[in-house]
Amino acid sequence: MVVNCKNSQVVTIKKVVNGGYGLASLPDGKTVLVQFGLPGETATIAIDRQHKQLDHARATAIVAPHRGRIEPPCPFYGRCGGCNLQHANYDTQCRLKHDILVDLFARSPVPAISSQASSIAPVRGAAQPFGYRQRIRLRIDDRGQVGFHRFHSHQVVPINRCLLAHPLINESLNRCGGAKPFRMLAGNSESVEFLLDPRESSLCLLFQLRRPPRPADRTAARQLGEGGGERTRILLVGRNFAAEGPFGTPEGAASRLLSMELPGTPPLMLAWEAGGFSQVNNDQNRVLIDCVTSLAAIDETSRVLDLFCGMGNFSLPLARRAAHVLGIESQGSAIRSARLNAARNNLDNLTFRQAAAVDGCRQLVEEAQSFDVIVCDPPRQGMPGLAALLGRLCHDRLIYVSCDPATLVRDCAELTATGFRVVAIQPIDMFPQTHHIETVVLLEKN
Ligand SMILES: C[S@@+](CC[C@H](N)C(=O)[O-])C[C@H]1O[C@@H](n2cnc3c(N)ncnc32)[C@H](O)[C@@H]1O
Repeated sequence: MVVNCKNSQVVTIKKVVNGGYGLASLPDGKTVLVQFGLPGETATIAIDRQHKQLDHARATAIVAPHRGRIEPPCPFYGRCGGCNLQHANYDTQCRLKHDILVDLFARSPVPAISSQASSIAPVRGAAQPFGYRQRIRLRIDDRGQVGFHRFHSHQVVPINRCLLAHPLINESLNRCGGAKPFRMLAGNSESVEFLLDPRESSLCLLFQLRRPPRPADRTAARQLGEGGGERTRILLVGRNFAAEGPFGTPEGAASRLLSMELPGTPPLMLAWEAGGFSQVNNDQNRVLIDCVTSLAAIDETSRVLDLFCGMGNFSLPLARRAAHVLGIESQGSAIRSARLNAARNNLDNLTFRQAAAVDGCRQLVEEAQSFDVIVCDPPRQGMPGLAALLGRLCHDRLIYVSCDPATLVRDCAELTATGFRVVAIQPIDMFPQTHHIETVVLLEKN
């Protein structure tokens, strides 16, 4: 249904699609993606951007609300582009993510994929839908204002706390944010990342400077670190100079490493370099690791390949049960951390190679290597062009960990064309209050 008023239109939201938008039709049949719309709602919308194929709009008033609609708890919600599902209660968010995934699989033109839509497991929700992020990256504008970008814009919406961030990050933002040395560094920076060290409960502030640091920057960094409480480290990084710091660190914390502990006997200690990749949600990361290790179903004879392995988040827990794990990763700092983690945890059945995934897999094919289990955890772009190589390298199970359902569906279709079949699909909510969907898919060789 669509009602045209003078400057606004009333539409009915058919469903929520990837990206968290409500999908509706305008009177001329054109599709409109409505921010903050929920399925079945009748909403007044304001069109923000018009394109050839579809328009983007905001819901400005809800005539008939969805029963899962709530008042968003964050005072910045709607202006700040940090999250986009706070207008739905958490149960509804998990259902929406499940429905989006089902819809994407069902619309695949490949029958082996579309037929799996009905078997997608319910989303494993988070016990803590707020306060879960162990790192946040805040943008800084020319006026030194610190916050997140507005949706589809580079305009900074200043914030003084983020409900998604761990309480220790908000405490630090509160304590340091107004301080003179922070404002001085912010004035020369594009962004500042607040990184929680989960094991030490300490904070690392990583300023991305616009130009190489000057003596005054170093002084400010030192003052900020020393004034930020006993456990605050400051790092200065940028495109055309070597990283400097940590500044202001107390004895014993003068390292660029952050670390976490994973359950086990004895527990695993995993470290990574500030600025390198780490999962943002520490609690749900444990759920993710459990899911991957149980789907891998490995034993002491298994040979495992962990592609896009980062600092060994999956490689080490898998190595505890396998004969051997090979990790491949393109980032040098992650490979350094992965090797350090293997050594610190006394695991000698792990090796790591620094390579782009395609090059690394080509080399393994040339070496005539094969693996019982392959775990792939690529970035959002997925892994186009890898399926044929994986088909040659894997002779039993492949576990695909995806943070983008659209590229996941595309890649699963490629994998089914090279001899795999989809066996299980398990979404895990790593990013409550946002549209992001993490999914673990088990594929087996035919
Ligand atoms: C989503 S992260 C996963 C990391 C790790 N599995 C974890 O759970 O912490 C993706 C990783 O892939 C790496 N990466 C990105 N592009 C790559 C490529 N073309 N080849 C190999 N690794 C790549 C990134 O550096 C990053 O560490």
